[in-house]
Amino acid sequence: MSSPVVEAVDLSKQFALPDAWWRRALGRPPRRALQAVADVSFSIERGKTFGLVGESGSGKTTVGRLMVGLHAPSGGEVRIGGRPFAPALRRQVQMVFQDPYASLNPRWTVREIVGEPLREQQRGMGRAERHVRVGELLAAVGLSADDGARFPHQFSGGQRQRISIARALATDPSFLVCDEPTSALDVSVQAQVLNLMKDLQRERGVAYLFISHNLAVVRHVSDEVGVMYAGRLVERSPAAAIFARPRHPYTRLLLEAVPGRRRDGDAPPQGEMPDPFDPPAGCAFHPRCPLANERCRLERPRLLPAADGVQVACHAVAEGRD
Ligand SMILES: Nc1ncnc2c1ncn2[C@@H]1O[C@H](COP(=O)(O)OP(=O)(O)OP(=O)(O)O)[C@@H](O)[C@H]1O
Repeated sequence: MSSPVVEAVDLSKQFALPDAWWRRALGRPPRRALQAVADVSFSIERGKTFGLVGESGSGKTTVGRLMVGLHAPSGGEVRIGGRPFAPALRRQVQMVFQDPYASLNPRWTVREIVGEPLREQQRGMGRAERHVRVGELLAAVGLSADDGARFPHQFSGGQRQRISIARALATDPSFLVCDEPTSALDVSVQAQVLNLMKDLQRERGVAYLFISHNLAVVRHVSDEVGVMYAGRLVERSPAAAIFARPRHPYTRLLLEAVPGRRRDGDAPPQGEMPDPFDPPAGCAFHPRCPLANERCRLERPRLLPAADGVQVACHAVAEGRD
């Protein structure tokens, strides 16, 4: 078995907002820090995709930002190629963001945008060599060399996301975080961009962390899936297994919300994510869970191996009463 390109080891992130912010927002001083991510672990091998799903606010983006060094972890660590993350490894990890409008500088040409990571992170590279490389990158994402002289507003949403992908690949990274990369695009364009990303992965062996609230998209691209709830992984599973047989009650709830999956008579998803400043004791999902009992209200379940390479954090599953 090959060793992982990237690992998250017990990653945690707390955000403490300054007192002044709290007084303005709430008219009172802070309670405690917000736990955005807690004890998240996974690893991704070369050419593989780990899909991260969960509702808004579950901590997906924070995990993505931790993985590329945009946040410093409060606990745990990120390892790249077996080594702790350090600035020297920066060019090996890149990120593609959801909104290709906001993430591209409107005053720069496409050539400048795609070449910028090379200017920043490969300082030894000359101008001519950089131009050649940018031309190759544009071709790789299905754009022409002439497009290099144009500006972002001259492109459609899908083309802009191609530009973002070319920029992310400029330094030949081994790991790419893709945070809802197709969510802002028309449905007709989403599949094209996803297929492009899969082709590029196959050619280059890049490992992807693919973040999305859209399970249909995650299913299409992922080898393994992690489901987040209130900052924690509640299920980790090979992609096929999680869709065939979701184990955690929250995963089942998410799947029932996918159009076409809901059976007649199934109740629509109910309830809300807990207040991140004041999460429930025990299992954070217990207030919404049809299987919750006294133990679930008191004791937080750990992520434990179940059958078929699946890991689940659920007392009901562990006790066989699911
Ligand atoms: N820079 C920050 N400062 C303070 N709190 C933050 C910060 N970034 C995220 N949070 C909080 O951390 C929690 C997790 O947010 P995060 O954006 O990671 O969730 P998400 O699952 O990616 O949601 P979405 O799909 O809406 O982006 C939320 O409660 C959010 O308000």
